Amino acid sequence: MGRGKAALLLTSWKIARSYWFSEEKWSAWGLLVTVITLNLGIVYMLVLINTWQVNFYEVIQSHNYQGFMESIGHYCILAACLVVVRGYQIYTRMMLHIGWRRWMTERYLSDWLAHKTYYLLQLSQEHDMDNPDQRISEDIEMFVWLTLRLSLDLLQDLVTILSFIVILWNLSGIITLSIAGFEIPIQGYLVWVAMLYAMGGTYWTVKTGRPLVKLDFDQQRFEADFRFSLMRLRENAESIALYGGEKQEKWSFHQGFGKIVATYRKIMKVRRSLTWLTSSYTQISSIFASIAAAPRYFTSQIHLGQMFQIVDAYRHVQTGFSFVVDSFTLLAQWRAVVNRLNNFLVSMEMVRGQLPRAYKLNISRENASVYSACNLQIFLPDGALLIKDLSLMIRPADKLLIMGESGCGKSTLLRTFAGIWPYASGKIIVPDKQKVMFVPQKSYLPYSSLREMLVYPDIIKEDKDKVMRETLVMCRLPHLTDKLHIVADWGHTLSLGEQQRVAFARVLLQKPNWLFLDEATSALDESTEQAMYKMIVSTMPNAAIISVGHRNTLMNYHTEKMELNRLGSCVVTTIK
Ligand SMILES: Nc1ncnc2c1ncn2[C@@H]1O[C@H](COP(=O)(O)OP(=O)(O)OP(=O)(O)O)[C@@H](O)[C@H]1O
Repeated sequence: MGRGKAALLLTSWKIARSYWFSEEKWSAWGLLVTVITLNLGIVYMLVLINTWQVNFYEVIQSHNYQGFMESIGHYCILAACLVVVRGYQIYTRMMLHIGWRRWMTERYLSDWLAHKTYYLLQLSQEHDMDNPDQRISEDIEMFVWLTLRLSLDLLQDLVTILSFIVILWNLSGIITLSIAGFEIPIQGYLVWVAMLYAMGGTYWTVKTGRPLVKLDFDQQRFEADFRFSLMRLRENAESIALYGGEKQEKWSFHQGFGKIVATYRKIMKVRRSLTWLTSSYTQISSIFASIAAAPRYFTSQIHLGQMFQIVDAYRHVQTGFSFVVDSFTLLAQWRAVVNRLNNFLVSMEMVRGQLPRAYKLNISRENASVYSACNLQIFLPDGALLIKDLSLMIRPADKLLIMGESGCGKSTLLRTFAGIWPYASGKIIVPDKQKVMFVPQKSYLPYSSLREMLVYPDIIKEDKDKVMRETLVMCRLPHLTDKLHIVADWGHTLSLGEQQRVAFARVLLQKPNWLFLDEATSALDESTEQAMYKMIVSTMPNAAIISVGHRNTLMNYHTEKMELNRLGSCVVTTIK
């Protein structure tokens, strides 16, 4: 085995191993053994049916009505058993499939969400994954399906081929070939002929169908790109409509779909040749087996029943072979899926493990009364220094305004305070058991009911509708009070100013001790901005408020101002 193949097997084992040694290992192994047993049971039933044919044709040939009826009865029992076993086989196999997929999906999801990995992956250009969502929804499904297909089905096919080869060997006897006066005895000639025929067919099928591997792969990629471009139109519908970008969008859809059509045309041609080949092969095989068995039949060494037995055995050997051949094309897909999943796992491990360690930012929750930062150095992902040596102490009820020109790092400073910006070093102490809340310029509004959205990221545990209505009125959103139970895509329906007021309603409902606002009033008029600030100060007098913003009016609601500059340093002054 080449090093590449060994590495592939090792990687796939790395991906699969965790499930087979997980807390669900007993049910997983139990199901696996059941499926293998049922698979072997199916092969056994097929062999029994194959052997049954001998007697069946014999009784027909000898006009034995009684024997004929008994043989039919015998067949009914065998067929019924085969049907039942096949049903249970598919059922248990699907059970194994969904159990494995569920476990892997839950594991990948938790890994992706743990320690804000989803965010770190997006930040890190080096480890940016193209579509983590696709890894979790499609690749895991493909991995499980292909692994089962390439192990369980392959095992069944190989056992089938082997069993029918044994039958053919026993029916072959010894035939003698006369070549140039030499008599050459050949044992098991039916096996050799079947193998040659199956291998010849296989060779031509593989040769003809080989281009399909790359074409199918390309087609999947083009389909995904096309889907993605459609999704982007939906997500940016308003912007595109305002720019009137339909022509450009249509052109790019046309390009994307054009690739799908072109690849499909190539696939059509290969499929046509492949169908010509495989259907000729199938047609020939039904008489080929009879021709191969003819020398023994016409010399009366075997009778009619055995002749049919040989034809049936040939069919199984050929079908088995064609499945084995199919597996080679599936292997390419499997390799791609294994690599993508491994890449995802490795990227998650790298961004989680390496980045924070390299930058050594120490964030601790301590029994302290102040929120403080000590010797904070903040960098960009490329290593450039953004903010240098910042030390800051925020006391309860402080009102601090952070200002500075666009791009100087104000939002990044808040991200660092929140502990989500990994490119930083220094120490941040967060007072223990106190609620900290960060409100960005555009808050996340999940697709949910308004009441669920208002308590996000908490989950509604009690009926707070009355308080929620009052809060909405306080936040100048009276028109939403009767929509608490309506489920909608609020991020698309509410105006930016309304979304910012909803964020304030969240603040009032959740009452944090430390509130960080990043341009959270940028879309509000001055009077509404004033109302929002006054309201939070009056309802949460002990809360510290740290705001980032550009407007001078914000100075009215803060007592201290921190001015960041492009050189990465800052000055704190008192606002009079
Ligand atoms: N994920 C990122 N990858 C690379 N650079 C980034 C990333 N996020 C921010 N930056 C860069 O960091 C710098 C500071 O950005 P930041 O958003 O903190 O600025 P800001 O002061 O809040 O700006 P504004 O006032 O315009 O909101 C910018 O030059 C920005 O391009």
